[in-house]
Amino acid sequence: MKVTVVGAGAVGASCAEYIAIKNFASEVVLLDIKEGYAEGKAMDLMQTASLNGFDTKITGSTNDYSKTANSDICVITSGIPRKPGMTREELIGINAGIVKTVSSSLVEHSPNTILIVVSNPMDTMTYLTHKTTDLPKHRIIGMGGALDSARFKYRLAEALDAPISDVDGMVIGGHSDKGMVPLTSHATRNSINVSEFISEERLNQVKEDTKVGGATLTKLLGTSAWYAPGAAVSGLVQAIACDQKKMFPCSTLLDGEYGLSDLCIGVPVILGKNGIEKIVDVPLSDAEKAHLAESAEGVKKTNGLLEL
Ligand SMILES: NC(=O)C1=CN([C@@H]2O[C@H](COP(=O)(O)OP(=O)(O)OC[C@H]3O[C@@H](n4cnc5c(N)ncnc54)[C@H](O)[C@@H]3O)[C@@H](O)[C@H]2O)C=CC1
Ligand SMILES: O=C([O-])CC(=O)C(=O)O
Repeated sequence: MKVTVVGAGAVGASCAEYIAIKNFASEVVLLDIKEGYAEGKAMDLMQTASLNGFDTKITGSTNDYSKTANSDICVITSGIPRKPGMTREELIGINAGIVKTVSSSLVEHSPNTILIVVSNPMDTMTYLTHKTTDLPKHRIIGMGGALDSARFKYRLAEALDAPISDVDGMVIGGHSDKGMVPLTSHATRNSINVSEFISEERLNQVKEDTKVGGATLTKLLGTSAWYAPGAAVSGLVQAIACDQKKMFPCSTLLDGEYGLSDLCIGVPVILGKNGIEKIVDVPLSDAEKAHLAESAEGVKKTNGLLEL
């Protein structure tokens, strides 16, 4: 199993580290445009192998895509992150050009690959990847919902004063400050709906804190987060590499599902060796349906800024 991660910055390196530590891939190639950067990160990570007990071989490359040839899975994290006060959508001007070049170079060298798009604004970059490459829709996956759901669970556990392993929940919709739709109607503690344990007001606070999860960290860190994003990507990569048939909310091209078409947005999917093997239709409350429709409007507006 060969995995390429483009962008050896904060998210790319974290993602490579988690993939290696989980020890299911034979090879991870890190590629970056900055001279020597990916090679340096790869060497540093390889020097953790004996300490962390993994055998995955990590190599680095400065923009040489021949090193990525025949990758089973490629992850795109290249691009600029936001600074405090910015929205993800403001990154489109620079990141669209980067994602376009990177996705075509990857597919040129790995025509059978599955692409995971991380660069922001992620839903629009996932849509752009469809427009740029000829890959079938089950082989292009946007990562956002897996991270947003992890943050939702963190906030739920905090509000319930419960261990995180007791709670479950999922966030669908656009990966943006306003577009995320935390599915409170389905959130549980040990199979009991969380509304049995906390007030509607507290649950609304959880929802709002989840939606601005990325912005909150960006304000604290001065740049956006990387540990949870890297871990979330590694979860998707593992589900595909190990054919786990796990369910994650991922950004995928919709064609009528959830009443939406011609956009990529987060919905629950089953991930296995073929990439997105199924889009799962879950019942939503009226408020969640309305929120998802509004979120889709926002994503389409951002897609409209693309020069296609
Ligand atoms: N979808 C999600 O849930 C998340 C998305 N992100 C996004 O991921 C992206 C990366 O974030 P960070 O790693 O924090 O940024 P970073 O600045 O630490 O790393 C980005 C790397 O991309 C490289 N790069 C730029 N252009 C390139 C090109 N044409 N080819 C190869 N490499 C290139 C840079 O040299 C840099 O090393 C940002 O757009 C950020 O908004 C970050 C966290 C979560
Ligand atoms: O907040 C950002 O800009 C990066 C990101 O997508 C996240 O951490 O959710």
